[in-house]
Amino acid sequence: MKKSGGKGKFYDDDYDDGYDDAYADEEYEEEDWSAYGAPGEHAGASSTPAPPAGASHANLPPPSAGQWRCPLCTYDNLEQHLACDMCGTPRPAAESAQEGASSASKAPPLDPAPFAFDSPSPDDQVLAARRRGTGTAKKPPASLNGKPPPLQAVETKPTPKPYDPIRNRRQSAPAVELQESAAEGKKEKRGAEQGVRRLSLDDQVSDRGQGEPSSSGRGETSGATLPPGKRKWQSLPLSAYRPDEELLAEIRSRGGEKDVLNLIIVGHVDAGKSTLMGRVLHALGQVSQKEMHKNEKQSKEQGKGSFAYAWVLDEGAEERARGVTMTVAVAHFETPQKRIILLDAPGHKDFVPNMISGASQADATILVVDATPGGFEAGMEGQGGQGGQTKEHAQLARSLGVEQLIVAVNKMDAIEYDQERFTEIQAGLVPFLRQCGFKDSAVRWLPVSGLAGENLTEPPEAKELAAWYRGPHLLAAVDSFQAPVRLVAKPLRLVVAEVFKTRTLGSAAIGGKLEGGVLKQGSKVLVMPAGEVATVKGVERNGEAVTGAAAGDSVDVGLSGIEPNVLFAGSVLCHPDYPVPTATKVEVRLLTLNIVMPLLRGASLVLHAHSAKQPVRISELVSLLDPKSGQVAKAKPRVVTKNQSAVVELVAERSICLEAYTDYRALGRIALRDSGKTVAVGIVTKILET
Ligand SMILES: Nc1nc2c(ncn2[C@@H]2O[C@H](COP(=O)(O)OP(=O)(O)OP(=O)(O)O)[C@@H](O)[C@H]2O)c(=O)[nH]1
Repeated sequence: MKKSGGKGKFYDDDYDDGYDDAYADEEYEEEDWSAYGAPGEHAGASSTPAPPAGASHANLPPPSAGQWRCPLCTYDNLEQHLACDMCGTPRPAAESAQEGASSASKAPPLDPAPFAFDSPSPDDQVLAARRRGTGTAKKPPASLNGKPPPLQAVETKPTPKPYDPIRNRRQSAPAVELQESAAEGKKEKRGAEQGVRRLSLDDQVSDRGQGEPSSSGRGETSGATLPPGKRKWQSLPLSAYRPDEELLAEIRSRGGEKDVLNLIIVGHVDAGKSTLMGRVLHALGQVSQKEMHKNEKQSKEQGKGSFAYAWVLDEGAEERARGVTMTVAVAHFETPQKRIILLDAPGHKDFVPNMISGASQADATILVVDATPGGFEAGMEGQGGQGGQTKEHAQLARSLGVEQLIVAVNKMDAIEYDQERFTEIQAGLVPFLRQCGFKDSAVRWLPVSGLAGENLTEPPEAKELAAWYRGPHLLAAVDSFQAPVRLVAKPLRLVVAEVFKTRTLGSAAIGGKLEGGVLKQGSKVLVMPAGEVATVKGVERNGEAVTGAAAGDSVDVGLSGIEPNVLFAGSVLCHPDYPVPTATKVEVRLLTLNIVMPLLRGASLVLHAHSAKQPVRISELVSLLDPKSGQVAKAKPRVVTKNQSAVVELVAERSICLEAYTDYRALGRIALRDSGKTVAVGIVTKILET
């Protein structure tokens, strides 16, 4: 059966298909968590200027104790060092162990002294040093001709029939910022509290509908460029697009079919997300008794009996051993009026990039908060007051386009369904959700217990809860979510979330969500940024073959006429006459979060957009905006500090599939991260270079 697997593992242990399940690609190689040591293990390095050409962590000598400057990236700041493109990449366990010798205790304090910005800042100096050392920057393998690194197709086993909806697919986000945990202890000292004013960018863009003529720079004939030597794809004006009426009619004739809703479960680590949804799936009959017994037995054997329901979704061996969700699990269930595609996101801060990839596909969110004493507070404040993932996830979900929210106040059984605590949590979170841009009317509050199965698919049975709660149960609340308007009449955009092979779909199969247009068997599609045309060999929805799919659908697609190694998470399948821009330079409108270090021109960040992730540099600070009016408050600012609205230009190391927000919202929303923290969220206003 098709099954999620954590690290490079897609199927159940007891199903031997004989396939090799390892990723082969270096950049996207699945990581071994155990290879990363305790906080501070990266600390220490020799004072080295620019690193030698071809240097990498693999061939550098271990840093000597007591000194502090990475010889590879030249950062003297542990967080930046850990998060940079070169050093932030996974390293072999042996190397990590070697460096472990210079322990956290030897690292200098990370608290930066206040900086007056009257001379080149430490960031400026480091960036300048970095620029001098560009010869060592991580490059794509030579064999790729400068193309983005592909995700090697993963051997998988044939899709089972009939499809078991709970045989979830694990979405394989490109990389996980595991190194963040190593810096955790130090970050706490900064005392940086996550928080923003108002994160809704919708208010600041024009009221123009998506796809209406825009000054986005996507332009009437802007087209999309490809790596050197490749054909340049020109786009016809989006307004000229006429959908395939026959296919549209067929899709509309699905008639009685339920609306599809992509639903992501987010929240702070251990809030009980997997348990909650495992319990819902079990109650809906999506998990067999046999499997539940197996989970109960095995979780008890491992001393983790309380995780039996969570194991319905947390199927990877490492996830189970650690009791932590690491990747996004996908499951399906139905409510009376909806077909739900459930995305269970990891809560641990190390896996926020995976959460972003899932949230970018979501139409609605369940934010799970832990009602127990200290549990809710941890999700709000995080360790050392840096801000927990309750806040970060809510911010990200909203900034990635999610408008409808259920706040599931979980573990109510542990506090005897105390209404006062429920109200206290509500009062604590409402102001923040408003700041994020959630409208009160779009937020529902439910007291639940995943473990006890209270208020999930039936009205509460617990007397203490039934005594005061009058609202809907979780399933009814999910059923009442509005299905968003789908861009079926626009050119195709299918964002690739994962690449695999199956017997039915062949060796170049992808899973992803249609953000625009329609797709059918036999369609020619352009795969970007590879710039190669392929033919749709087959389409499967929920594991069943279908003739076509439309915007909003999450599907698996088999492609012919293309090598699987040009496909990767973040690729986009599009209409050959209307290619998605493959941008190398964009203008974005940002809202910074409660950052400690201001954003400077030249700063290196990691851009997340849909399922893509790409190192970028701020090439220009264009203007600061008045947060209320959106008008320019200051042109060419020197810095952008916390909680500011700004227009900046970003240059990407490699081309990335992006759209102006006004054209395709799902491809025009971004998050910027640095040192393992989200520093800004924003929208693409112009594609400047392709
Ligand atoms: N008392 C009580 N404990 C719960 C409840 N839900 C979950 N737990 C416990 O909380 C712990 C974490 O549960 P998970 O479901 O793995 O939490 P999670 O949010 O999915 O964790 P990550 O995905 O790793 O962030 C487990 O020990 C669960 O048994 C609940 O409703 N009541």
